[in-house]
Amino acid sequence: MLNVVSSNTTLSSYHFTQTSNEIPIIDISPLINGSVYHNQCLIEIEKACRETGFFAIKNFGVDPKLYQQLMTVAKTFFNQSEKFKRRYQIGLNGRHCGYVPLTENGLCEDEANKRLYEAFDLSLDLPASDPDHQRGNIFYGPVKWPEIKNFHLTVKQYFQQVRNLSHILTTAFEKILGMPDGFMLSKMHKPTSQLRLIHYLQNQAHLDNVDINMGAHTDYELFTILFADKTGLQTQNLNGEWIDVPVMPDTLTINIGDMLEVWSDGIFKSNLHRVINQGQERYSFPYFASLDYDTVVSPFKKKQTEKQIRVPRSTTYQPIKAGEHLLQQVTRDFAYLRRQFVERSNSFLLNQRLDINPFQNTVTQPRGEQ
Ligand SMILES: O=C(O)CCC(=O)C(=O)O
Ligand SMILES: [Fe+2]
Repeated sequence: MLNVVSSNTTLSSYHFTQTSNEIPIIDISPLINGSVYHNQCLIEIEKACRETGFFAIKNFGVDPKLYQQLMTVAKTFFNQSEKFKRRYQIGLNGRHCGYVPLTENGLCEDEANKRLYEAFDLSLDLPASDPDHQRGNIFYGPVKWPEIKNFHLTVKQYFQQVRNLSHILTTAFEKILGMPDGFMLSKMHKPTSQLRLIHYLQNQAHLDNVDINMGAHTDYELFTILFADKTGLQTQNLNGEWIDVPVMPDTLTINIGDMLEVWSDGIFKSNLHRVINQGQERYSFPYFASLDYDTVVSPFKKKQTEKQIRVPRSTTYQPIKAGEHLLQQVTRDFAYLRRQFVERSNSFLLNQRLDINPFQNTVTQPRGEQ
């Protein structure tokens, strides 16, 4: 169990969690400035990870101006013609990066024929000589940046800052799980982390509509750092009921992904979430903090000294390669990747194990195109 802040420490200036519909708002400045409230902050994060797997953070150290700038370049890009956007279509040049068109409708039950979003997906921008790119690994290689003023500069800056933030959170998760310092960070040198710029289109649906726009799914990586400009995202509470994830000024949403659920042996919850269609135009920018492709993830056993709040959904997690799990999930989500498998056009893809899914007992649904 974590050490609690010693009794002679005053907590009067620490901003304790506010509860908002079971998703706490946690001031993480103690993690950034190393203050005496550090342990209290870890306790709050641990509780949220064991319950819904979702929490909001404030005072997280990313330049607030960047969100406005990101919004401006994203809007400018999505306002371009379909012809322009398709010049950057995902899958070109052997990279899982680029424009995900609106017309790629989902097949899954709760999303089929209802999907009203387009996206621009990107990950680490590496030279064409990168050996993993040369081998055909779609998560590595050059990004084809849209010719939109300030797009490259702004997105690159945000990617860097949100990546730094992901390292701070990773260190916190290591401490909570009793791992040696740097245990997970040392497996994040060349991560398959992705940033998505998602644009949900304005449409006729009403604000009280409960139709699904993005189908229910878990995230496939370690954890996700999400900025959204409007509500619409929902997750499940401890009773399995859908609850709204609030959008509040100057906060970001964090949710646990599949790899952190495995590493924590099911103590942390990679929870289902979905986006409902409320008719409003909406932008969201999730950053999926991930690991190096070949990282093998298996439960890190820490002596449990307290009763678990939530019963893990599976008591045995088989070791899983982080990159293969991600590849398996995005292959289910993206039609162009499934076509590549059928056409056998990429030998790298053919050599990956795509048959094992420790999450088969969950209702994971595609989050991309179909
Ligand atoms: O748009 C959102 O709020 C969430 C998006 C999401 O869950 C995802 O892309 O995995
Ligand atoms: Fe998600």
